This record gives sequence, structure tokens and C-alpha cells, in this order.
Amino acid sequence: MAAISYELIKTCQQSGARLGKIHTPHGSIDTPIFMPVGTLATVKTLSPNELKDMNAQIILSNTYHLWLRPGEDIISEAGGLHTFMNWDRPILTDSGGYQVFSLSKLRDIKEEGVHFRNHISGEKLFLSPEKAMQIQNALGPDIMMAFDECPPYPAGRDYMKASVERTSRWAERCLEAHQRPNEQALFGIVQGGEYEDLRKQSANDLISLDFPGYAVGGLSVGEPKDVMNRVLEFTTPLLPKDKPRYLMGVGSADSLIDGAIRGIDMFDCVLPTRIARNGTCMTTNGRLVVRNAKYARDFKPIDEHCDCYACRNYSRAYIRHLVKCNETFGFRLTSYHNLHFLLTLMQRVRKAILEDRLLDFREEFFEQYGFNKE
Ligand SMILES: Nc1cc(CSc2ncc[nH]2)c2nc(N)[nH]c(=O)c2c1
Ligand SMILES: [Zn+2]
Repeated sequence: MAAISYELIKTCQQSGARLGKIHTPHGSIDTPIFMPVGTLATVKTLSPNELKDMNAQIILSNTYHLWLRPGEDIISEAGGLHTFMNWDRPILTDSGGYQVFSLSKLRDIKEEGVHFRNHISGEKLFLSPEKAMQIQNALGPDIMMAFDECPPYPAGRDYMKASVERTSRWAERCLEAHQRPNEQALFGIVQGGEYEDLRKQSANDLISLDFPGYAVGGLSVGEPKDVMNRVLEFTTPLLPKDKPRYLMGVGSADSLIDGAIRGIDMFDCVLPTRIARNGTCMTTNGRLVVRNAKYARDFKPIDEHCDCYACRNYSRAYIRHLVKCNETFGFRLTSYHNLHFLLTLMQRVRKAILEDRLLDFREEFFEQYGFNKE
């Protein structure tokens, strides 16, 4: 019995979107889904109960960060990440490759793996497909990611081709190092930048290894949105229809809708909680920077169309006051609202797919949010 199974419920008549369910050892996930990020084994400032209140069905954590602090052995001794952080629903961990490339200026990529410096202590470290799998095996997530290279954007074609071929060899080594395939699903990560032939090569290499799910990597790395959409248009159709597709590191409300339209089932991004911590909120009418002086006497909720805990009980003036005074509760309220906003957006996307009207929903949402003005 494989660790996860994907149930395709319906494909949208208006677009490449699909409605599905991913069944995992820790419960099922309705797709398309947004996955809150809990880098250091906590979704910053929020409790597991609050995440359940807003119907978060799966969260992400980070192999690289947990390897450095507290160390995968401590988490393993605690009984794994679910017990350690008291989250009994599904967990996905990224493999650490991306963090090495995004956090460590000094790094040396070799066939055997990546040599780099710990971004906190400066000590020399080495991460390989085998090491990334050993750490994820110790953490115990339901879904783990293959160790890949996420090349910088833009990258030349020759570099990209060599990188794709190494990432495919690394994916094979991850499969060989996979200790509990019946308990943990290993997803392959398609790379290839904006080169259609390299995306095909990467997808074919990984599909031949028969992973239970596939991620589209190497996007949301600074490329314009129309480049991301174009790459998705020729990449997701290459992936098996009966397996989940995960677009890594995405994203903003418009990218979630546009990704779902192009057949993506899973999304994650640190954006909602990160911008919340500097007082920026996502609302139906676009972004609202609640610390602005104009909200000092504004006693309306962050978003009048939102029924979340923050919007039902507190005003912009109060939250502005807390954020200006650097009060933790203020950031808890903005984080709660932003995650609730994206989780609710995906609930509305799933409903639109069921009703075959996702493109109409896109028009309505973009109009109200103000994207069409961009
Ligand atoms: N944009 C982007 C983001 C992430 C981090 S996803 C994440 N990890 C922890 C939280 N969120 C990526 N991760 C990998 N492994 N490969 C990628 O190509 C890639 C691309
Ligand atoms: Zn709200």
C-alpha cells in the first residue's frame, strides 16, 4: 500500500483545473489546497487549534532549518514532527536544497551534493540526496521532497541542462535512500527553468521513476508572472493526471487562481505570514497596510467580507495600534486573517471548479481585488 493516494473527483470544463482529494496516513486533503508554512515546526504566532479553526488541512516544515535547529535526532526521539509540534494532520517537508541555495551565499555544488556554510553559525556543512532523505525519514512527514537544485533566475540554457540532469540523478538516489515508502510519499521536483525542452526532459526523467506525486520547482524565483504561467501551461500537462501536482513557493492570490486554472493541486508560500508580521493584510479589495495613519480611527474590520476571528472581533484601529506598538497579539491577528484569507480563497476555487465556473470566478475576484488595474 503506498503512503498516499490521489482521488480525482472532477475536472473543470472551463480550464485545466481539477477537484481532488489526497489521502494520507494523517488524513485527507481537499485540492486545490494552500499549505501554510511552519518553517521551524510552528506556523509563526499561531497554534495548531487556530490552524484547525481555519480549516488548514496540511502544513509545511523545513528539512534544512530543522536539521540545524533543533536537529532531526531530537525530533525523532520525540516521536517525529507530528508529536513534537502537536499537529495530527498531514505534514510536508521540503528537502533543503532550495534553502541552501537561497540562504547560503558560499556554496559549492558537486555531483555528490552541496557544500555550504551554516547561515547561522558559519560552520561548513554538506547536504546530499542521501542526507536529505535521512533527515526527512527522521522527521516523519507524510510527504517528503526529493533533493533538487533550484537554479537562480535567469539561468543560461547550458547551466540549466546540466542542472536538470543532475537533479534527475539526485532524484534516483533519493528513491534508493527512501526507507519507508509505505509511510512517507516522496515527490519528484521538475526543473528546467523556462526552457520547454528541458522541462520535458526533467518531467520524463522523473515520471520514469514513478513518484506518487510531482512538484513544479524552479518557479516563483523572481520571474515575471506571465513567464510562470507560460511554463505551467507546457509543464503540468506533461505530468500524470492521476497524481498530485505541487507548485512550490507560490503564492499570492492571483498566482493561486492562475496555477489552479493550469492544473496545479497544491501550493505553499511564506508570504501570508511573512507580510502579516510587518502589518500588511490581504483583503478582498487588495492589500491593506494596517499600520498606515489613515487607519488610526478606522473602526471597520480588516476585511468587511471576512468572517475570521480577527475580523469578527477587532478593528483596523486596534490592530494598527498593536502593530505600531510591536505587540505580538497584533501579528497573531494579521497572520490569522491572512492565512484564513488564502484558505478561504482556495475553498471558493474548489467550489468554482465544482460549478464549472473557475474562469468566471477569476474575473470576479480579479476585478474586486484590483488585479486588472495592475
Ligand atoms: N520557489 C521555490 C520554493 C521552494 C521552497 S518551497 C518551501 N519550502 C519550505 C516552505 N516552502 C522550492 N523548493 C525546492 N526544493 N525546489 C524548488 O525549486 C523550489 C522553488
Ligand atoms: Zn479576516
